[in-house]
Amino acid sequence: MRGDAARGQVEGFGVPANKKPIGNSGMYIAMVSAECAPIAKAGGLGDVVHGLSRELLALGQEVEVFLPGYDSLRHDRIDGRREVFRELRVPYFDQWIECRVDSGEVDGITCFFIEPDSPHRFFRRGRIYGEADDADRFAFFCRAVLEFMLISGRRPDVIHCHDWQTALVPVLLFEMYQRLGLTDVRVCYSLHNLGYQGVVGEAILRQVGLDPARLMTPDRLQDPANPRAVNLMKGGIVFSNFVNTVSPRYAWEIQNTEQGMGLQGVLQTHDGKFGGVLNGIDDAFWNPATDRHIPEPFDADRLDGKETNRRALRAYLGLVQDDKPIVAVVSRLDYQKGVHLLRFGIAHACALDCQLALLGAALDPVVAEQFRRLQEDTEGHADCRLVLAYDEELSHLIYAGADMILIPSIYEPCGLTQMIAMKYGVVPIARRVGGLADTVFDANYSDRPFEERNGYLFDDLTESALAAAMERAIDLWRNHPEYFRQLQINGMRVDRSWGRPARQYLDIYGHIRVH
Ligand SMILES: Nc1ncnc2c1ncn2[C@@H]1O[C@H](COP(=O)(O)OP(=O)(O)O[C@H]2O[C@H](CO)[C@@H](O)[C@H](O)[C@H]2O)[C@@H](O)[C@H]1O
Repeated sequence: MRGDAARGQVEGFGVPANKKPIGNSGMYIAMVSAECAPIAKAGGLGDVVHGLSRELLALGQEVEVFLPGYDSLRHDRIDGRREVFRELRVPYFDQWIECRVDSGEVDGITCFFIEPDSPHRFFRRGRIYGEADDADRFAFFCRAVLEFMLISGRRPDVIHCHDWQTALVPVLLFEMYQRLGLTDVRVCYSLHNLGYQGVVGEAILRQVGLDPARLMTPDRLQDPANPRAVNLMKGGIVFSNFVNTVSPRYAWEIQNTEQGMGLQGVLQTHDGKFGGVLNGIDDAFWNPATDRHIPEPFDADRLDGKETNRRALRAYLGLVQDDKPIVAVVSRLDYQKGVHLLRFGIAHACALDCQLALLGAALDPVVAEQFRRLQEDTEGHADCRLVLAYDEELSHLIYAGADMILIPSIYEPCGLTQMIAMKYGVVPIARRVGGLADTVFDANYSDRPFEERNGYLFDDLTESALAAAMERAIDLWRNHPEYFRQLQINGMRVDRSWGRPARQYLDIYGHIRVH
């Protein structure tokens, strides 16, 4: 059965030519991910897969993105979707599940959508995450992607996997699929969030056809805290050819502090193949000079254009038109983001006579309830509005209209919010952790030259530390508007595009590929 490509292949569906290498040019990269913006996005991971893929394409690489065929995909953003493969038989315990594979273009990127046809309805849940069987769903996806590559003749130079959901790809590749034919394929594995490692029972290994007796050892997939559990992210780290996280500072933190959440030792063992690559943002989508979601374009030389957007934001949210600083929050409402400090920051901004605009969505029911109550309490308030939803379009208007943004994260691998905000002339008030520490430089206390200072930082996870940083920012806005404006311009002028990070990834791919 295996290798019988003709069985399921739909006519006219080909394999990309593996262009021959000149230096690092002309590689074939397969991105395997649970998210890709804008069609399947729950947070920053989706942005990274989309932005990096587009930049790699622009640099002349062959890129294909492999995703689960969720029923919640934004179908309106996929061009030319069509079935390319049917009856892909993917082993599942001692049976198999038949999948269909569709392809389509998303902003010029070729994507493949794997759709299992089984009573489990793995990807027909109306959302990406938050299901009791998430580990089972994504483990199946990992095996299905490799099976599809094998049978459809795809031989990427590098598979680039992301986070715990796709961590079994390198394990399956090196334990099984290299011998079956994916011989020269290498893996780069990116860690976007150590708060979710995929710690589950060992049945997950049997599900995908791996042998627990062989893999449940301290140097392989055994969880460092619970010897009876599998740690999928650890498996991804151990089995990949290169591992990176999404900022240099977070790379240091997870090897050397509690931020490693139990994986410090594994990351130290694999130090020789580990590094940090700071994310970029896609400046075709996050650019105030060309953004079609905002009423008035602006840039660092035309900052006055922000005023129209401030007015539009107030009007949209029903805030009173009053010349007060607008403090924003755009965030997943998750423990990681410092939800207790966010709640304090909302109250404190109002107490300091600012306006407050929050856009946030919570998966956790307890956190969702806390914010729903806060929303109720602030209903009808002239200066405060909480929108508890995921709303991409509104996020653009908030970035365009706000003056400051609160980011009191407990940990932050990179953080795109502060980078997008700064592009739109919003001054971040952020905790000095992870990628926030790599990108935000304090107006008063940084050792950087003034032209590089762009925000406010605090260290302690306390209300008083956040309050002090907010008060410094608001004081500057009120009493020294010309300096505040300079901070905004400093943040806007930095090149945060994917050009540099994409070249760093190309170096990594070039380093690990088989020459
Ligand atoms: N309610 C809402 N409505 C609309 N848009 C919303 C929204 N809530 C959040 N967003 C958007 O989602 C993205 C959030 O990106 P972040 O990088 O800040 O966080 P996230 O924790 O999801 O990502 C993880 O992965 C990324 C990528 O590596 C790391 O930068 C980060 O540190 C890590 O935690 C931004 O584009 C933001 O505008």
